[in-house]
Amino acid sequence: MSCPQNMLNGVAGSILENDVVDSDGKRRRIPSLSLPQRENAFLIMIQISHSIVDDLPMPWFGLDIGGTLTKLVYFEPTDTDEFIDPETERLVAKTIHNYLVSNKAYGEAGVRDVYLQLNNVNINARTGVIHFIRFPTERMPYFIQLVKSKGFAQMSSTVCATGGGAIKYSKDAEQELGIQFYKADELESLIKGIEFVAANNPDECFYYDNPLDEEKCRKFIWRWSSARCSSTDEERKDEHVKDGLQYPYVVCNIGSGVSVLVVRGKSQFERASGSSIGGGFFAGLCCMLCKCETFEEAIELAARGDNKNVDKLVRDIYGGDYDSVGLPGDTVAASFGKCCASDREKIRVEDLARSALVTTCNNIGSIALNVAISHGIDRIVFVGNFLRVNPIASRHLAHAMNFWSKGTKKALFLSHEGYFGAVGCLDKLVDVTEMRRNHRNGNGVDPVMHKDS
Ligand SMILES: Nc1ncnc2c1ncn2[C@@H]1O[C@H](COP(=O)(O)OP(=O)(O)OP(=O)(O)O)[C@@H](O)[C@H]1O
Ligand SMILES: CC(C)(CO)[C@@H](O)C(=O)NCCC(=O)O
Repeated sequence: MSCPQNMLNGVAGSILENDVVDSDGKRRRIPSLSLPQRENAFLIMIQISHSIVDDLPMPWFGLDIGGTLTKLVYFEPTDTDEFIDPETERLVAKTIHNYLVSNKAYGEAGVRDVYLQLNNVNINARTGVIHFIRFPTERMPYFIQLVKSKGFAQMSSTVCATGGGAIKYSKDAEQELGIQFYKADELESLIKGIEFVAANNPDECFYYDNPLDEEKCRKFIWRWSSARCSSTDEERKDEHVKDGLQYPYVVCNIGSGVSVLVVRGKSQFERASGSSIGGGFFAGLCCMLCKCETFEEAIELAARGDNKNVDKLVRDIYGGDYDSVGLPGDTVAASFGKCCASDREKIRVEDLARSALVTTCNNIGSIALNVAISHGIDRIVFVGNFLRVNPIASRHLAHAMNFWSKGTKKALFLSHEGYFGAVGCLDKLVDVTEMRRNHRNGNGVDPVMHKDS
């Protein structure tokens, strides 16, 4: 929040004199004051805090309700001030802290990805920590009951929501919890989230060198904001670091399904392609063919398998490379092509899982590369929870981009994988604050009454 100027109306002079709110909207603790000054400042701060609460009640949540997984991000303010923040807000923050932040698992299937926690970030003029939590979307009814039973719904809070489920479940949230979502578009949130996290976490982005070589494969940080790799940080430390991200880039989001986007500038993107052969396809095949119960189990199985026992390769057909069209012998010619062979009994479930993984990656890689080539873009950023605990897929995609583009296209990966939509929809907070401010000034609509915007 740039400091809500209208919040300062009437008390602005005193606030600036007392250094309570910076001119750019940053909140600061007041230096020690004499007693009368303190009383004066206290009254002013009560007014400010009420204005802030009135603008956008804490706590702030971002919810991305996807086809398979629901991602929940919780922004926990760390700049709380007993003089500025109302006691109710501090109590709510404490209650949430005691439940969400002190635990790593919730119910049967909720998990907090502690290692992804982002500290010291600024959102809407507040400083705090972003916590990352996920659970299967099929548990949504249970989640709603949990929120109800813990009394979280009664705590006046602001929930920004995106993903198909933000539409699908909005009635349930309203009827069961009395909560209305501030809805945001999933792809717009995805890009906003990527740019926010990449700008706040210098180590967010990485790529692989020699991705398929077990001995030589190395992961390098890609300093996105300065378009350089971490290994050159030292020698280039005196160079001017450019602000923001380097455009254009392609985003390939591998969730249940796949969306491929071309991003040309801030808030300037288009969905160029997509595919139903994504994370849901891989997980579904492994469930049916290999009787896997979980995604993690499917990945572990695939790690021990060999797709060459399942897929028909170019060399199975040609006896070697198909030189005249540039197809190496180890290219998959027909996915699952050996499953009809008379000796198919020797195929193991591990091999089937590996083939499902390779088939999924090949199809996604081909679509993403086509988009990059047809739009003349060199960097392709792969995100989505299909890449969770799945370095085989990332390395396979990295190799495919490099090999099929003859080294001209680079695959990049982001460590917050599937959480960008949930982070990006928090951007709605800024819009809502603005709308509320306008409403209070007598212009525009009340966002509480128009949460579907
Ligand atoms: N713990 C998990 N449980 C289920 N699937 C998982 C898990 N971890 C990773 N995955 C993979 O991630 C995919 C879902 O990814 P993601 O959360 O990015 O998409 P989504 O938002 O659910 O789907 P969409 O965007 O298509 O609506 C699953 O299809 C599966 O391949
Ligand atoms: C439908 C969405 C956008 C939902 O996130 C995603 O699952 C997807 O992009 N699926 C692929 C649809 C297509 O074939 O283009």
